[in-house]
Amino acid sequence: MEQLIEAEELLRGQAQVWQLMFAFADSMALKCAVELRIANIIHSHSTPITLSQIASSIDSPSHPDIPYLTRIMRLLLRRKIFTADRPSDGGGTLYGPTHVSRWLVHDSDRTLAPMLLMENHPLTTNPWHCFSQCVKEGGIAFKRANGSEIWEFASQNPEFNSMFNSGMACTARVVIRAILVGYKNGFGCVGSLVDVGGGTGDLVSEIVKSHPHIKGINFDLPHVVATAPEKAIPEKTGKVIIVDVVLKPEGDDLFDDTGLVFDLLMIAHSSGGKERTELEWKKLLEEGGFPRYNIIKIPALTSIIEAYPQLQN
Ligand SMILES: C[S@@+](CC[C@H](N)C(=O)[O-])C[C@H]1O[C@@H](n2cnc3c(N)ncnc32)[C@H](O)[C@@H]1O
Repeated sequence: MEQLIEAEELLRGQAQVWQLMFAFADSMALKCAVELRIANIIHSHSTPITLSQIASSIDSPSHPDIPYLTRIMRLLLRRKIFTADRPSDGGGTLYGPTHVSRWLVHDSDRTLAPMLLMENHPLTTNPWHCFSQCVKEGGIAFKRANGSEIWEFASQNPEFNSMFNSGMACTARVVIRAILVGYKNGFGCVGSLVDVGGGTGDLVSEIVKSHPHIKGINFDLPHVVATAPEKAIPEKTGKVIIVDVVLKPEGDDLFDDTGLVFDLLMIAHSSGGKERTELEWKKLLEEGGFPRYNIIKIPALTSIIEAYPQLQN
């Protein structure tokens, strides 16, 4: 009996390794769907559509390869990205939208399509191949893979810069909704707001739109924005508002798993960046002269951390 259980467990272990080994295949199938704008095509119809309708709407110089498309759609159906209706009259499968595919529609307010294309680009996936070297010898994964650190690389590669900024801007637009819902009262006492590393400024501009009393400043590198004003926090009323992941390595909330992946993303792309547990945030804030903080959960991957400076006597 024990031997049978052991054999069963081993088989499960093997199946899990196969799944993990090819976890990237999900990303690549999604990337294909986003590049072909399949979610746009399906969402532009009021009822589910056939594969040939999808194929005929794909922007391609030649007729799309139907067997390839069928196989890619088959995996996406299994991952529940789209729905499939199989008509009883024996007609072809009809493909419909889901709440997942909504996030893959280009040019929509709620889209992760530009982020997906950015995170799956070889320039951003190559550094992930350098992790073992980084463990053994340290260093910056992005630099090992691409020759320079990410911000320098972006400043010299307009195409990468634009792809990166579009990815960031679409996530900022998603996060801002969660911030405006979950942090309604947090901006009342804020007179001016500086978004440090604010990318193309989408976040601060949305906050200012819904809180017109705030003077908003977007602070980023010259190739991302043209101005770089100074940051100052009034001692009594000022606060730093951090929108970032608070890691819960054992947590089972909706985004806890992705939080850990984001920490590895920091190894892959940043130069020393990391995601932090609450304890690590506390330590960092204390060292930076912000001994008081609140963590506010919002409906997003990130939380809001309000940090207050040490009051001088
Ligand atoms: C991960 S992106 C985040 C963008 C934006 N906050 C968002 O969430 O969409 C980090 C940003 O920090 C900017 N950045 C990096 N180093 C910086 C520096 N020394 N001064 C100002 N901005 C910097 C980058 O150009 C980039 O736009």
